[in-house]
Amino acid sequence: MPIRYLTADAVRDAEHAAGDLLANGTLMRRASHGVAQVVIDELRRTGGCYGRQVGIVVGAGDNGGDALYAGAALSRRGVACTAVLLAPDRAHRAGLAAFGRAGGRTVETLAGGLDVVIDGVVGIGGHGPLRPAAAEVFGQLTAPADGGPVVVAVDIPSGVDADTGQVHDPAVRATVTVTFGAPRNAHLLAATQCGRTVTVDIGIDPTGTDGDTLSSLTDDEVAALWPVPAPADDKYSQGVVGVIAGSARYPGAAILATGAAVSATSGMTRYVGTAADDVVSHFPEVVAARSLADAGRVQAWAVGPGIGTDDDALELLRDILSTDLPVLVDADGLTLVARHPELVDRRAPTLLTPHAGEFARLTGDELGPDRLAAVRDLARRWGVSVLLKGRITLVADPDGAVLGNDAGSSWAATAGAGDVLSGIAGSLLAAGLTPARAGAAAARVHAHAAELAARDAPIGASDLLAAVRPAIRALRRGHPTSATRVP
Ligand SMILES: NC(=O)C1=CN([C@@H]2O[C@H](COP(=O)(O)OP(=O)(O)OC[C@H]3O[C@@H](n4cnc5c(N)ncnc54)[C@H](OP(=O)(O)O)[C@@H]3O)[C@@H](O)[C@H]2O)[C@@H](O)CC1
Ligand SMILES: [K+]
Repeated sequence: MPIRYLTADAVRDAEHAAGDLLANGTLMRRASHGVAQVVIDELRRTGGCYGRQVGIVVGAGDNGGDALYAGAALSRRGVACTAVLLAPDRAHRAGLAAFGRAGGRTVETLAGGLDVVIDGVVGIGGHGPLRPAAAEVFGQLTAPADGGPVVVAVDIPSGVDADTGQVHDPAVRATVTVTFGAPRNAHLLAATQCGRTVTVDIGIDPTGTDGDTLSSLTDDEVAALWPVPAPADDKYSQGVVGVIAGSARYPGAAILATGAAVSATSGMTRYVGTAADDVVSHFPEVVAARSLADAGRVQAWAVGPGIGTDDDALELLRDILSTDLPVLVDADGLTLVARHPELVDRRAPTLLTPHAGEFARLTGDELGPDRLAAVRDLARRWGVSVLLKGRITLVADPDGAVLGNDAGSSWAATAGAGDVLSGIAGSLLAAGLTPARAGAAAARVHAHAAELAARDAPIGASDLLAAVRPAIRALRRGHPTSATRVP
């Protein structure tokens, strides 16, 4: 099953459904136990619990209650816990009493020398940035990388919007975020602000929620989706992709996109364009033609990188989009679509793959902080699938379903990386994957390839291209992380 991310409303619905069946406070007890366990694990990794120092920042709601009960559990393990109450009159009463009974102390401000700080300021009830009192407490902390305390956020790092992932300023930056039942949208959309996310089972059933979904594929799911030749397959039956990219003057995009298509799946890759000679000299297996009339049949097209935006490019794009084949449109192709949106008024699957700037060109508006709503809205209005590039890639279908992918690093932020993504996703479309799955699976392999190529040093798109096949291999063998990260 894909990992499903929930909005705050969906979380509350699931919590109410479970809460009706459970004794008062059961969910909070389970949640706080999960938080305490994560803190204990952090302390044990660095020498044990007894005598260690944990600071807790407590807001006015149940998020603070979770933190206080976690503090009580930690105090019983011999951890010295101090809590700053941001709103003393509104702090969770029973949680505060339990904290005090277990030996926890309330203080005006956090002392230095803490091992862990627990962020219990706000969770799914939060809105806007950290207010001044909380901002002051967190502003005084030394960053973990400089020897400061590990920051464990309860549910959501405070100051991060649970639904949109917008990181307000100021907001807590967590080392670990402990959430309950199912991850919230923010855990994907603001993954870097959340640090490692741990989801604790508290006995709620988040699968009953309906409406627009945000999900991500697991590595195992991407591996299982990846097209590989079956015993009866030949070079045609696996899906032939046609790449239209680059030019004789600028062959780079042609080589990168076509090379990525060759690496991503078996079967056949065709190329159409004036860079045909360059492409074939790099990849002799590509069947290249200079014009569409001379190209053979394909099952999907990937068109756009480096094709220019003149009338010839427009005519070519028009011809491609008037077919009934799946088409991926990228880069210059998107600039043309922005000028002529009617081109994508078609029945066959269409996948647009803009970065933020191209997205703004398509919509006429700058991309705001709510990337999820923006990509969903464009997909819905235009009736196409839209892959919005970035550290967190989002692929929206016209029905509102969105698949996301956290690249885990930003090594792929390099010129030409988008051309590689086009080639991979285009070949997956030709193999019969839906646009959303093709986009999300391509983004995952692209991200793993970037990490594999980089190994902590900068890379160019050629390095990324060379790592596509090893990344697919590692994914299919079930160890993408150990294969792609430096020990
Ligand atoms: N429901 C359940 O079954 C379970 C819930 N659980 C836990 O409860 C959490 C939700 O609790 P919640 O609903 O009490 O809201 P919560 O996030 O604590 O904060 C709301 C308060 O904060 C305030 N506030 C808002 N923005 C702010 C800001 N920027 N900076 C500062 N303050 C701000 C706002 O006050 P006001 O705006 O009125 O001043 C309001 O009073 C959830 O995330 C999970 O941790 C778990 O125990 C599992 C079971
Ligand atoms: K929090």
